[in-house]
Amino acid sequence: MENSPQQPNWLQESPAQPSLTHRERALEHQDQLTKPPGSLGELEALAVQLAAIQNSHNPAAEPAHIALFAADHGITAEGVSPIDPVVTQQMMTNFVNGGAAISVMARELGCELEVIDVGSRWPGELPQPILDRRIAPGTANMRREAAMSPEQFLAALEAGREAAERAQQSGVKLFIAGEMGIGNTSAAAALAAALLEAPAAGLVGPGTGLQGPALRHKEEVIEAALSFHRHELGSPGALANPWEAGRRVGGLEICAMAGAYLRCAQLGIAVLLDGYISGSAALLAERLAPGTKENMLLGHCSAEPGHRRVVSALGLSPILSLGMRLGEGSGAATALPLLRMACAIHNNMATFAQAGVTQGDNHQ
Ligand SMILES: Cc1cc2ncn([C@H]3O[C@H](COP(=O)(O)O)[C@@H](O)[C@H]3O)c2cc1C
Ligand SMILES: O=C(O)c1cccnc1
Repeated sequence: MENSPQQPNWLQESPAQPSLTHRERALEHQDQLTKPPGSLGELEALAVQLAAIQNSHNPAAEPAHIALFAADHGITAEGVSPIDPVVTQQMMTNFVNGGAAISVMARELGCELEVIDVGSRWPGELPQPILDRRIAPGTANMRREAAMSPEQFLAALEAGREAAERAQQSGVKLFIAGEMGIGNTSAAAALAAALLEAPAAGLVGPGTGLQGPALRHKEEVIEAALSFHRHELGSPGALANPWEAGRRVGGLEICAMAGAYLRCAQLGIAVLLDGYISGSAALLAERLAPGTKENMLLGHCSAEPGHRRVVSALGLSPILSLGMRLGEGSGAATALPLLRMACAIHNNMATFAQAGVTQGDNHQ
């Protein structure tokens, strides 16, 4: 980073790698359970993957924790979202009052939902129980300047680290990050385009619902923002550097999510990814600390078209594909019951020996 502040030590720690031993043992265990081998398909694979990530014989998707990061985006000044940015603040209230989709889902799942403001334009004191980690009243307009200073970028990563550590302290086994921020599909697309060195066209989508000329305008704004930063850096490739991409075209909540993903990977807490914004944050985390992706499962495939590109760059396949495009962590939360089911099966089914059932390959 230009005029970089000192990177804190935690950012230099490597992500923990899934245990090969536990993967092998979990695979062997699955084949001892009273079912034809492989007959529970992806449910088997999910339990095995969690066992490896958690370094455990007993994979667990509970307790799960949802940390929802909120922030505003300077790029909304360019007309990239059909929604008034004040909705970011209004939705924060809705989250804590229990009326938003993710609030209902969290209740249904019996999961804690923590709402963390890392940079909304809320004037004055925040209502309880929103956590106040405000770094700036929204990012700067990335079309004209860097979205964040280097210090703000590090502070956003730090807010994510804190959330991951709070989760660890309360014994969380599975971490979901949600987001709220009008304009954040633009930041997610710009960040993905910068990191993947790809044109904005395939990565910009409708977000909350742009179509036709308005969607083309969004694409042009993001392409112009990318050119501006590449030009400022003096080389087209320099924007693929995650330290530059994150702060120049990212969002405060997106960088906080990346910090949380990174810290979860270091701590061995499994991460369940959500949609496009989450995917873009995951790509940033992976580029900041290669290997972070090994700790991730993907809850769903968003209807936002760029999501597929981002998750295929991470080598992840979705548990669900329901045409959802909300964010907030809603796609991850929807996939959570299946992960719970996968773990319950792995941990509680009888083996052939326990149940006195003849194993297929013993038959002559
Ligand atoms: C009422 C409402 C609730 C939401 N919850 C999540 N989003 C989602 O839409 C926003 C991104 O879309 P864009 O880039 O087009 O502004 C983000 O806040 C995202 O979390 C919402 C959007 C709205 C309008
Ligand atoms: O995929 C997502 O996370 C998404 C898509 C559109 C709007 N907000 C979020």
